[in-house]
Amino acid sequence: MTRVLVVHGSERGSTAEIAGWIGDRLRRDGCDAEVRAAGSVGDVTPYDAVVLGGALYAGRWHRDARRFVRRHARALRDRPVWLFSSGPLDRSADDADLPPVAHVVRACAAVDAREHRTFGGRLARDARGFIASRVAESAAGDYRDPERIRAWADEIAAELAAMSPAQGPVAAQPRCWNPSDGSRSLS
Ligand SMILES: Cc1cc2nc3c(=O)[nH]c(=O)nc-3n(C[C@H](O)[C@H](O)[C@H](O)COP(=O)(O)O)c2cc1C
Repeated sequence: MTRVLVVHGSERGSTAEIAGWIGDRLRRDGCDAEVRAAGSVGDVTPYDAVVLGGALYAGRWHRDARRFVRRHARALRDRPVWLFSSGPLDRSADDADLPPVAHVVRACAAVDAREHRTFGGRLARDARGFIASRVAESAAGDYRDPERIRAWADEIAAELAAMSPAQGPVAAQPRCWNPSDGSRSLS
């Protein structure tokens, strides 16, 4: 079964929850998905593919996501990688494909990412911290769209299934996809 690491840099938990939704959906789609905090991962080589997400703060990706890319860039280049950002505290991420911020563009290049998505964020009305509480006064809310996020996970699973017969480490374990009849394994 294709082993997928879903990893997140999250300050207040909402990006971690998005990673959990993606992991659940990938498992439903037949992958062996593991969800971890970026800072807790020492080695990505046991995984066939990686999905990495970071919360946006002041126009920057969460530091744990940035560090993860720096530490594992070489291994990440050797496997398919998808990146996401979560942040906008409005519906803008649902209305258009928001481009990655500048250093996420660099991260995309560093790991040769297959794709990047921006999803809406969440901020609690009672968010702690001087600046966060000020932001919350005008922008608190949950702007994540779970169905859009799960649909993206379906796309990732389909891409993994399609590449399984032919390429690299994923090719060695083409169990998301049954080459004889094209069906997807849900086990
Ligand atoms: C102080 C502060 C700064 C933020 N800056 C940005 C930003 O630059 N861009 C953005 O899209 N969202 C920004 N956000 C929204 C967060 O990215 C959003 O709340 C996100 O869901 C937080 O993820 P987390 O719960 O995983 O930490 C900011 C939020 C706070 C509190």
